Amino acid sequence: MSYKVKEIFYTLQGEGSHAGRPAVFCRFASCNLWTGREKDRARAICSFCDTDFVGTDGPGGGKFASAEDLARAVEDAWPHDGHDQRMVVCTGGEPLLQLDADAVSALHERGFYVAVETNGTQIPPQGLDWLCVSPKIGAELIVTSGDELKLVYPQAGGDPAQFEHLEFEHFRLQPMDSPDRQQNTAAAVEYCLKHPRWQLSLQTHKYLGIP
Ligand SMILES: C[S@@+](CC[C@H](N)C(=O)[O-])C[C@H]1O[C@@H](n2cnc3c(N)ncnc32)[C@H](O)[C@@H]1O
Ligand SMILES: Nc1nc2[nH]cc(C(=O)O)c2c(=O)[nH]1
Ligand code: SF4
Ligand SMILES: [Mg+2]
Repeated sequence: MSYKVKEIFYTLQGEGSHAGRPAVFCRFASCNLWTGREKDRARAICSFCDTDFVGTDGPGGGKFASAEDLARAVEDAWPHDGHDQRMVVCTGGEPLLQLDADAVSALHERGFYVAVETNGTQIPPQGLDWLCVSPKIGAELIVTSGDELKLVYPQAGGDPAQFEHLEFEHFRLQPMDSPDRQQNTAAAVEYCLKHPRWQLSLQTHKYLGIP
């Protein structure tokens, strides 16, 4: 298996339960819910995406011919000696179009805790340490269990209650970033206060001005 990766970079996990934890981000190219081209955004299944995942031209990006090569590139982005606290967040684009058990094993061999951010439409490989599923209204959700369900809020037709029966440890609402971010954040805060099963996930990296 070869892998197409937009970018690989080291920063703090900005979102969800691991917010604040240093991690290498491996952003896989391509998504099944949007081409990534602005001209297609309005008719995409997922039309609010905040990410450029097209191509392999970002910092540390490229085409990796094997799981070993990919894991080596991730390791090169971890700026410390030793295996302590190593974490990689596999995201995209949709990482589960490409991330397979070989890649997870190769990352484990280098001491990484392997987290994934997925839209929940693809079967995850074995062996993941952390699975964060972010459902998209209009796309079939086939991943119905995991560590964290992180719903971008609000989404038309996306009542959080419809996800509460699923098998996740953590349920989080993440305000949709858009020109309405402030109102969306206020609405998410209000929802969490009324429904304490749900906790707020802020995109803290955007407030901090880091990648
Ligand atoms: C860019 S996506 C990549 C991973 C995967 N395709 C997914 O959708 O989960 C990473 C995270 O950003 C969230 N996200 C994307 N656009 C957003 C926006 N405009 N506001 C808030 N969160 C957003 C996604 O829901 C997901 O949790
Ligand atoms: N700092 C930081 N944290 C993140 N958590 C999830 C991200 C993503 O794009 O998947 C992301 C991201 O792009 N940057
Ligand atoms: S599913 Fe994820 S990567 Fe794909 S368009 Fe939506 S937010 Fe972006
Ligand atoms: Mg992001």
